[in-house]
Amino acid sequence: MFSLNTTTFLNNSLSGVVLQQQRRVAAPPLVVAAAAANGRKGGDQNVTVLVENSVKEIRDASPAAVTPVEKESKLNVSGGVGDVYGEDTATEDQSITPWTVSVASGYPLLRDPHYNKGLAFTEREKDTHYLRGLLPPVVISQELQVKKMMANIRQYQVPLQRYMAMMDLQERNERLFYKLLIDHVEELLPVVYTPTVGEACQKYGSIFRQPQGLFISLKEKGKILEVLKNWPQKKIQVIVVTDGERILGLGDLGCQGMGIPVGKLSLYTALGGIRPSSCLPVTIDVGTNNEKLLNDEFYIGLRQRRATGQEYAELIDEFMSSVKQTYGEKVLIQFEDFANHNAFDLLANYGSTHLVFNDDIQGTASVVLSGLIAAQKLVGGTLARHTFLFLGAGEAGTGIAELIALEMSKQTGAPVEETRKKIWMVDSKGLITRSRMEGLQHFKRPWAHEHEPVRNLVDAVKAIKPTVLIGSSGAGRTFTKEVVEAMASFNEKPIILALSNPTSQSECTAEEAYMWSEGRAIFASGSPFDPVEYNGKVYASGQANNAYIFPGLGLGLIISGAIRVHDDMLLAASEALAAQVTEENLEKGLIYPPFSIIRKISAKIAADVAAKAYELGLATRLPEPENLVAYAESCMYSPAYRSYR
Ligand SMILES: NC(=O)C1=CN([C@@H]2O[C@H](COP(=O)(O)OP(=O)(O)OC[C@H]3O[C@@H](n4cnc5c(N)ncnc54)[C@H](OP(=O)(O)O)[C@@H]3O)[C@@H](O)[C@H]2O)C=CC1
Ligand SMILES: CC(=O)C(=O)O
Ligand SMILES: [Mg+2]
Repeated sequence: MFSLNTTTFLNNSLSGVVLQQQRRVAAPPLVVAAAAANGRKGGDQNVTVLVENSVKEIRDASPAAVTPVEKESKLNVSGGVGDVYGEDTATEDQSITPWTVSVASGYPLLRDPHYNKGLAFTEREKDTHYLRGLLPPVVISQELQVKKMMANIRQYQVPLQRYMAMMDLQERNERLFYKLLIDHVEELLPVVYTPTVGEACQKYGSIFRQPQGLFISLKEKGKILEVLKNWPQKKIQVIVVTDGERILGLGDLGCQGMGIPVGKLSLYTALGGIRPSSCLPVTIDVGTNNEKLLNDEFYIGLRQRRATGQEYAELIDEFMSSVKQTYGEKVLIQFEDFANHNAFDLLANYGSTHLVFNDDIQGTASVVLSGLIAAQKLVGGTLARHTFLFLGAGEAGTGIAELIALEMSKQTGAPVEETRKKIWMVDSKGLITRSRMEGLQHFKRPWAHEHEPVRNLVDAVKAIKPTVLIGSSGAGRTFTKEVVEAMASFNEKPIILALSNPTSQSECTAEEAYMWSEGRAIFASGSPFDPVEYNGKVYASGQANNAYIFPGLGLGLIISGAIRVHDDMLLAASEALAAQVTEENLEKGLIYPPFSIIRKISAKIAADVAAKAYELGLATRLPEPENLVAYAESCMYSPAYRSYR
């Protein structure tokens, strides 16, 4: 289903390199700034400063503010790392150029989230950057700032208050925000991501303070190129875009879906090490069919019903071509939380012309396959011995099903048409069978097998007797006691995945899964659940969420200069993630590794995805680095403060 033609990729790949090189040659040379511009003027003047850090870090600054200095400068670091973020990786690799960075000084510096360090400015920096008197006398470390912020955040009992505190921090001191998120990822992921981001989107209009991404509405039709130019950062490598029509399992939230691209991109940085300034959150606003929002005085989007058909397609098409024109063909565009009547078409329409990836279809598939691969160590045997039943036959469900079928086909040598027969689906009308074929959406058709009609899930479970039950319906509490008990009646260790987000939409809770299966279920969920105690034993459960995959996948695409996403990369990502599950994890019943080591995991995923890109001839960054894991790690953004001198 996701497969694309490799020859086309290769041709595109080659022409991509040529185009990049031509553009580079034609580009005007950058102005060389004097490194010794320190102390030039005071007040709110810009001051050119040398920043002690690696080249890739320094390029974190907006390119407009970055100017090269002589090669022998102290800033010259060895190793082919900075080129990852360079415009033309192939040519810059040989001689990495050091840079100076022009940042504001004085009061504007304290108001610039990219450079602000709050109370961590040193005495020297206070002098050189005209900060004396603007800050209290104390100088504290970033570690102490983290400690203080965590203590503050923990005081909030309401999750949305924690979310807002984190967003405020991101807008005030970006590096501290990422330091917090990276150092306390397991605690803060539920704050900036699911489940809390769901509530944040529902109330986005009321809590809106600052724009955190680009809003492209029907009003911008014909002007999207100019709109992209308004975004302050120019070197974008990853865009997450939504039209807000299927936000988590919460439905159409229109323009307020912006919380999702913002959240996903903060994970790209925190979990995958993509620098923040390379990330662009976008919401395409074509209206909303959500009456509640249309009548909400605080709603921030277009107050009209959704545009569809040609009007919708034209806006998307203008966006896609403007993005390519502005950022080149290697910018990764992640489609997120589109409704399925658009999502599959967007992937099909742009999959062969742009570097696109649908997280809900492909990222979810990859993370679930990974969990199933790991689960084999607990249940024994191979994937092919299983029978799968899904509740929900949309993007997530059919995307996962297709990747499982592909993997089973690879493992057994059987054609994918055969392996699909082991996978069954229930949608809102019941079991998908051949007798329903006529009215079925195209993405459900491969799953219509011969069977008498079955109206509901519990009857389907009893009839099909699956070994794996996957919830991808967006409908909360649909794995009832009867359903889980039925699974446990014919499986020693039933595999039950309740993928729907946020927590309110989860098909069952961890407690229900363990209690109703008498502690025998292998359970994971899309949103996190606390460990559960049952019969004197504590059961932890994993988080089957695409957040394990997309940050590493994106990093792998970027470091290899990939120009297309291929199914084999998703399979490689699944294997890489599954390989990180330890015996210790498995003993606790966990089929995913902890998020606390996510950066290490992302580096491994990135390396394997990049290796696959090279193998498939889809990589444009040449030569291929010898040690891809080390290379991926070296490219990751660090939130540590840089020293301005
Ligand atoms: N954990 C993770 O990483 C991810 C989780 N998800 C979650 O998965 C859920 C679904 O997302 P997605 O696949 O994109 O959504 P879609 O809208 O594409 O699909 C939803 C499917 O569920 C079916 N459905 C809805 N309600 C019921 C019900 N009561 N009984 C049976 N079937 C039902 C729909 O049936 P019909 O077709 O008949 O309308 C449809 O087939 C969301 O909650 C989302 O948050 C998504 C991506 C990643
Ligand atoms: C996790 C995710 O992408 C979703 O629930 O839509
Ligand atoms: Mg999603």
